[in-house]
Parts: sequence; structure tokens; C-alpha cells
Amino acid sequence: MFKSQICRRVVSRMFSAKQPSIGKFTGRPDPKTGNFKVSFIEGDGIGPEISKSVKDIFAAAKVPIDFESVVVKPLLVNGVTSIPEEAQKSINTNLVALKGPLATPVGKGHRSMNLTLRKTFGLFANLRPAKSVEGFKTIYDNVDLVLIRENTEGEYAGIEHAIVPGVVQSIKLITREASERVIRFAYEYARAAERPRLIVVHKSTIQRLSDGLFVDVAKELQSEFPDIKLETELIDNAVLNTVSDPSKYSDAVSVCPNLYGDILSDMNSGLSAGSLGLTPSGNIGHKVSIFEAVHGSAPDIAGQDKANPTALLLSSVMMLHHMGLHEHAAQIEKAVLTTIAAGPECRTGDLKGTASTSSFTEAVIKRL
Ligand SMILES: NC(=O)C1=CN([C@@H]2O[C@H](COP(=O)(O)OP(=O)(O)OC[C@H]3O[C@@H](n4cnc5c(N)ncnc54)[C@H](O)[C@@H]3O)[C@@H](O)[C@H]2O)C=CC1
Ligand SMILES: O=C(O)CCC(=O)C(=O)O
Repeated sequence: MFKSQICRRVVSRMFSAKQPSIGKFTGRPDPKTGNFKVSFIEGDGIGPEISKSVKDIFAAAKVPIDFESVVVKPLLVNGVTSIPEEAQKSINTNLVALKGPLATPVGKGHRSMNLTLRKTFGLFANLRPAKSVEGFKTIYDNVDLVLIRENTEGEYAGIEHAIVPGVVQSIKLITREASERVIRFAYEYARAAERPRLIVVHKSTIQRLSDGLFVDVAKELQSEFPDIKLETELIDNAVLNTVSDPSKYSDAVSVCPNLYGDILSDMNSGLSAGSLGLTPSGNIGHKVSIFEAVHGSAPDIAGQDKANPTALLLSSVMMLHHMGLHEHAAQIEKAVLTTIAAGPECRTGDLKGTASTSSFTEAVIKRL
């Protein structure tokens, strides 16, 4: 009785079926099979375990998708880290991919394959919603945050050099073009999600030219979106205000340069779920989009059947909405959320539960 009450409560949806007009999916199902093809990068560490969970759940839910497995191992072309041609071909043909985490060596070796994918496919906006999961108690109830991170430049442009031993320079690159496309996407997303405020998070008191340009572009674009109220907030204030009372942002979308977005979104995951294991994301481009969990390859728990596949599953739900497969998205989302709400025996260790990756997956399949 109690469990079924919880189950009824948790079907409140995390994701809206309404999609922004920028970055729309233009793929078509294969005329022979009637199924869509989606490129699938399983990734490193816990990647194969959480990817198996998604595949098993999609098969059980009879989602009309055929996954095409692609390997994204680092390739050096003229000294530049590149994506293997076969993977590029698959993703450029299918126009959509689901991706497990890819590990990056610290301080040496190839550049991040995650950043290389974003750069290669022009995935300019990183959409990271963080919402409380009903039935799992954290410090705050009803956290509902949406952050959009610029995804191609800023400190992640990778322009670094040693001037003399002991003196290193790292250049934060901000361009009008990249700022404009991500901010326009953020306005559009706010409109589609019916969130009336757009908050530009910045530090233009200090980074006067770079963050200053980002803020100026947001102000210039405002006349195109009279229904959305533009606000600006310094990054340090945004952190303090969000941890003090996240409910202040439930009607807003925040948009910010790359590094601020990376850090803020992990904080939002902690506030909404207390774990990185729940937070999904979409890397949106004009032609191609790639959906992935916010978390990394979690080498500390890899290969132990302990990882929480929810973040990748919710990323796949975002992907299904993006592709217009709203009913399948809602079915999988509901099954995942009701499983988490059913109690600690159904939750993985990061959510103080006792379930393994595989027993959690079985529990979701039973609820489809
Ligand atoms: N987009 C991507 O593919 C990303 C890749 N990375 C890479 O991942 C590797 C590991 O990075 P870390 O800093 O350790 O961050 P991480 O996100 O992999 O792990 C941080 C902590 O969260 C836990 N965690 C993460 N995902 C979980 C899940 N699904 N279920 C249960 N617990 C989970 C881990 O066990 C660890 O304690 C690095 O090589 C990093 O470069 C990091 C962030 C994003
Ligand atoms: O590529 C990496 O190693 C880290 C990427 C990252 O921080 C992210 O996806 O948020």
C-alpha cells in the first residue's frame, strides 16, 4: 500500500516533451527495419556495466532503436588528438549518440576524448538538469535546477604553454560566435521548458573582457526573447545562493562559460541527489547531439557491479525526447524513478542502498 502510494507520487516527470527549436533531431528511422540507429560509445571504467543496463532496459521496453557500437580510442593525427574515422562516420550518419564516460590521463598523453568529441561535432551547448528524485531524501526537497554550459571553448580550449620553466600561461578563449549560439540555445530552452528567467553566471568584475563579452551577448539577444527575463549573477554569488536555497532557481535556466558550468553542475548534482550517479546531460549541436552522464569513469568501483546506471539511463531518456520518442522516454523514466523510490534494497550504494548494477536493472525492467 505504502509502496504503491510512493510509486504514484514519483511519476511526476523530470523531463518535458517540449524541445527547443535549436539543435532539433533530423534523423529518420531505417526504412527496412522501422528502427532508428543510434551510435553507442560504451566508454571506460564503469562504462560497459552501465551501458549494458541501458541496452537491457531498451530491449525489454522494445524501444525502436538499434544501437551501433562505436569505439572512441584516442588517435593522434599530426600530433592532434582525433576521433577514429569509423566513429565519426557512424555519428555523422546517425546524428545522435549515447555515450559512457571516457577517462582522461592526468597532465600527459592524449587530450580529453570527451572534449575532442564536443569539438569535432560542434556540440556547443551542454544541457545539465539536476532534479530531486522523489522517495530518496537529501538535504533539500524539490531541487529543480537547469544549467547550460558553453561546451567548446573557455579554459577548455586547451591553449596552454610554458613561457619559461616555472611560468605557465593558460588562455581562456571566449568568442562572440560560440557565446551567441549557446546563449540563444539557452533562451530557446527556457522558453520550451516554460521557465521565465535566464540567468547568465559570470565573473566579469575580474574577467572583464572575456566574461564581459559573454554577458554583453546575452543582453544583445534579449530583444529576440521578450517573454524571458534576463538576469546576471556573479559565479561566487550563484554558488552561495544555490547551496543556501536551490528553490530560488526552480523557475530559471542558468547559462555560463565552460569551466564555471563544469563545477556548478557537479554541485547541482550533489544538491539534488547527493550523488553523481543520477545526473544526466545532453551535448547539443546544430547537426549532431550526444547524450552522456555528468559523471566520469569511476575507476574506484569499475568492474564490481556497483555503479548506478541511472545517470546514463536518464541521459537516454533525454535522448528519446530529443528524437521524438516521448512515450518510450516516459515509460523508462517512470520505471527508473519508481525503482529508486521503492526502498534501499532497490538502490545502489551511492544512494545508500544495497542493490548491484544488475539487480537495479532487473528491478527497473520489472516496472516497465
Ligand atoms: N564526460 C566524461 O566522460 C567524464 C570523464 N571524466 C573522467 O573520468 C575519470 C574519473 O574521474 P573522477 O574525477 O574520479 O570522477 P568520477 O565522476 O568518475 O567519480 C567521482 C566519484 O563519484 C562516484 N561515481 C561516479 N559515477 C558513479 C555512478 N554512476 N555510480 C556510483 N558512483 C559513481 C565515483 O565512484 C567517485 O567516487 C577521469 O579520467 C576523468 O577525466 C570525468 C568527468 C566526466
Ligand atoms: O574529459 C574529461 O576528462 C572531463 C570532462 C568533464 O569534466 C565533463 O564532462 O564535465
